[in-house]
Amino acid sequence: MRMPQRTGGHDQTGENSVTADQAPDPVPATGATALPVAIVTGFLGSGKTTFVRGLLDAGGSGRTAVIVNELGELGIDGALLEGAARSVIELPGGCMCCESRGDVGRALALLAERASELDAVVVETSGVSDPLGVADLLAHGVFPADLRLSQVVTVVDAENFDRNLADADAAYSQIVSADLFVVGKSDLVAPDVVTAIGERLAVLNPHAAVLPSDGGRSAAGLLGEVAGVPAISARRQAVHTEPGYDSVAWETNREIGLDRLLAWVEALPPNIYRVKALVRQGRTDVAVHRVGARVTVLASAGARREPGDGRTRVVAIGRGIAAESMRAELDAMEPSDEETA
Ligand SMILES: Nc1nc2c(ncn2[C@@H]2O[C@H](COP(=O)(O)OP(=O)(O)OP(=O)(O)O)[C@@H](O)[C@H]2O)c(=O)[nH]1
Repeated sequence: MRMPQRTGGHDQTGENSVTADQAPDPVPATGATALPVAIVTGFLGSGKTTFVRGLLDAGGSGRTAVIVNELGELGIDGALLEGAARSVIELPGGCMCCESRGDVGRALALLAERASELDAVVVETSGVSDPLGVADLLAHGVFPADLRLSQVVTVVDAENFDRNLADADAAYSQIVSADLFVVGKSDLVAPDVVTAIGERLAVLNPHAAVLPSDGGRSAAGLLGEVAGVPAISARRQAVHTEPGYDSVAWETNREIGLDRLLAWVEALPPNIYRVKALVRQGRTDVAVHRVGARVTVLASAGARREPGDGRTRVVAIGRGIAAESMRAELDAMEPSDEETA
């Protein structure tokens, strides 16, 4: 089945960018009753959703709501967080620091009305968002009595740290905006690489502490606390200067072969930096990820369903995507009527 391609990628007009003059004032630490909002950011595929899932599982109160923003037109991360949060609001189809900024404002307003049911809100940005855009909503007092920015947690990808910084301004913005760092995928690199990343982070943003890789336990304890030195409020510079990322979203209600999809994902050219898919296999979903050259397959934590229920969703993100041929290749994986009969 065909889905429209999301075009345009990141905002390049500068219309929504924050410049020195427009940058927010230091984030006010409003009353203790205000609902803390933590922003979790990090480049495409760095491990944000994995970290948020760990943080929710470690927090255990069931009183955290999550807003999750994805560049792709079809939401996938919400399904991966299923069951762990009090509620999950998905904002697919655009970046929350530009195209989807109004949506995140509305989602935050909705949660502010339910503040008595919640201890904290986690906002997971898309991989190419500048977290300043979201912090700006809070810092400019849109919901001053109800919500306050607590922490900006930036997940950096240990395996792709240099590549991401070299390739994308967003990766740099996310680092200099952090109050806390999590070094994701440290298990995939040598210990001296993790040490070197820590040293680079300390130079790029000396305000922020590096959290231990303990599956979100340390971060869960910090969710409600307002960062001592909000690095985000110290930053004064323009954002959105990089070329856009495009995404293609495709879905089907037919069961496609996992091996065939995996072979396709592995053969994609390097300009397709990120792929995520939820692939229906019988009564369960299998999550397929590609970040750079690495492909992983995980059983989804989502609910089991009736056979035939649920759709397979595939999102690919990159630069200069050949959308039509990509869709044709995915269409060709759908079994025919005779095969499904
Ligand atoms: N080995 C290892 N894999 C990880 C770790 N964190 C994340 N991953 C894997 O990295 C891939 C991407 O993880 P996600 O948590 O979906 O990344 P994300 O930042 O939410 O991705 P986007 O929302 O697309 O930007 C998945 O295959 C994860 O299993 C980690 O600490 N170690």
